[in-house]
Amino acid sequence: MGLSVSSLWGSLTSLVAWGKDKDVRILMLGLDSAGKTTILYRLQIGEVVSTIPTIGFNVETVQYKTIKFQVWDLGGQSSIRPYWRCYFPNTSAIIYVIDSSDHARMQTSREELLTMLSEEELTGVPLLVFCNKQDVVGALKPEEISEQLGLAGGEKSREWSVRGSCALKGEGLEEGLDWLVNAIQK
Ligand SMILES: Nc1nc2c(ncn2[C@@H]2O[C@H](COP(=O)(O)OP(=O)(O)OP(=O)(O)O)[C@@H](O)[C@H]2O)c(=O)[nH]1
Ligand SMILES: [Mg+2]
Repeated sequence: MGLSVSSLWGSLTSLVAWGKDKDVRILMLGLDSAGKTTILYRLQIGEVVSTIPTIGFNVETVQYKTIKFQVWDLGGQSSIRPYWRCYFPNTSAIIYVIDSSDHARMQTSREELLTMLSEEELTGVPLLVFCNKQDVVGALKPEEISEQLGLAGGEKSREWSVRGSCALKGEGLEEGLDWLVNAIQK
């Protein structure tokens, strides 16, 4: 009896330890050229890297405060978007990146976002929208983009937040991650 209790205790403690070490899997999606890869490396190494369009994906471990994120940055070109769904299982949170200066493709970006959110595998998964490139003259403000996305009307089944960012200067990224950590822990 003593032995089985101690082995049970052993399994329980290793299970808890596993939970602590487990990476939090985050998907970063958005149209091509929105700034996803720039954000990924800004978060990981704190620098702006020179990027080329992502064909496929980049995946990196990002240590943020006490949490280790495994961030999957998927290419956003239209030919690659159908493959996003292959990465949906076991997602803890979604970061959706929008180029706030790309007025012409705002509706396309909205449609891709809503299509993604309707996927069953992502039900209830918290969503952080980065309205990136806030430094560009004429960029839409996060409040304007939020209104265009229309999440306030329909998204009741998940935590979501629409925020401004500038990956080049690193602005807004930490605040966004703070929000995301809270949302994941809820
Ligand atoms: N002005 C400005 N440019 C940015 C910002 N973030 C990224 N960029 C630029 O936007 C371009 C595209 O950035 P990427 O990070 O490669 O875009 P992506 O979303 O990964 O694109 P795909 O891999 O094709 O899906 C690059 O020239 C970046 O330097 C920003 O906040 N402001
Ligand atoms: Mg990229």
